[in-house]
Amino acid sequence: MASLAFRSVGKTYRIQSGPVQALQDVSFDIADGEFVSIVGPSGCGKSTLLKMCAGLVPRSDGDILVDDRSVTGVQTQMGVAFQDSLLLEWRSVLRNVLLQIESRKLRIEDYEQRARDLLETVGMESFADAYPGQLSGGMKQRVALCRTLVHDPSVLLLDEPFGALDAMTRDQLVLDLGKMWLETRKTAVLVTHSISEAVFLSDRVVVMSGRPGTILDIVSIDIPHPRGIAVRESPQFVEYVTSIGRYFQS
Ligand SMILES: Nc1ncnc2c1ncn2[C@@H]1O[C@H](COP(=O)(O)OP(=O)(O)OP(=O)(O)O)[C@@H](O)[C@H]1O
Repeated sequence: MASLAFRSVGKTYRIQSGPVQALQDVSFDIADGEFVSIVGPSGCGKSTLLKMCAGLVPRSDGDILVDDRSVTGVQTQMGVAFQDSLLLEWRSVLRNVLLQIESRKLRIEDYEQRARDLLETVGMESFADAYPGQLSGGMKQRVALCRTLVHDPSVLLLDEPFGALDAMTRDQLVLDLGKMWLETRKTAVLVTHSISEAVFLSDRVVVMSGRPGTILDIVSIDIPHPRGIAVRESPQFVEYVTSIGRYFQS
C-alpha cells in the first residue's frame, strides 16, 4: 500500500511547433488504500498525470511523492493498465497473467495460485489454459486486470482500462474492478471519461479543466462500499453524476 502526493505538478511537452502546456499547478493527495478517479475533457493531461506518477514521463514542474519519496524513475512496484493493454496471443491466459512475474524475475511458483485466484474473482478460472484468440474483448480486459494485480502492486494506475468495450461488458468490468479493489484495498487512480463509472468506484473524484489541465474540484463520494449496481439509481448517486457533469456543459 502507498500514499501519493501531487505538489504543484506541471507538464510542458516540447514539440517542433513549440511548447504544449498539458498540466498546470496540480496539487492533491491520495491516501493509502483510497480509490480516486480523474475526469476531465480530452487532452487535459489525465494520461500524462498517470504516466508521470508511474515515472514513465518526466514532470516539468512540482513534485510527485510516493510514500513521501519523490518519483525519479520507473515505478516497478506499481500496477499499470491502459486502454489497449495487449495480451500476447501465443501465451495462455494464465501465462499472460504471469508475464508480470516473469518480467520482474520473481519466482513463478510463488505467484501461480494468486494468478488463479485473481482469474476466479473475475469468473475466468476455467479459461486459464485458453489463448487470447479464444476470448471476447471483455474477457481479455479481465485478464489484463488480473495481470495488473498479480505482483501485488502498491498502487494501481488505470488509464481508461475499459475504453474500447460495449456498455454492458463495461458495466460488468466496473463491478469486477470494484470487487477486486474492495478485496485488496490498493491505492488506485483511475482515469475515465465516464463520470458515472468514476462516481461508482471512487472515494473521491478529481475534476479537471481543459488544457492546460488544472483542478476544478475534488468531490468526495459519500456512498458506503460495497456498492451494488442498484446504487446507480439512487438519488444521491444521480446527484453526484449530475453535479460533476455540470462542469463540462458548455
Ligand atoms: N508525448 C507527447 N508529446 C507531445 N505532446 C503530448 C505528448 N503526450 C501528450 N501530449 C499532449 O499533451 C496534452 C495532454 O495529453 P494527455 O494524453 O495527457 O490528455 P488526456 O486528458 O489523457 O486526453 P484523452 O482524454 O483524450 O486521453 C495533449 O494536448 C497532447 O497532445
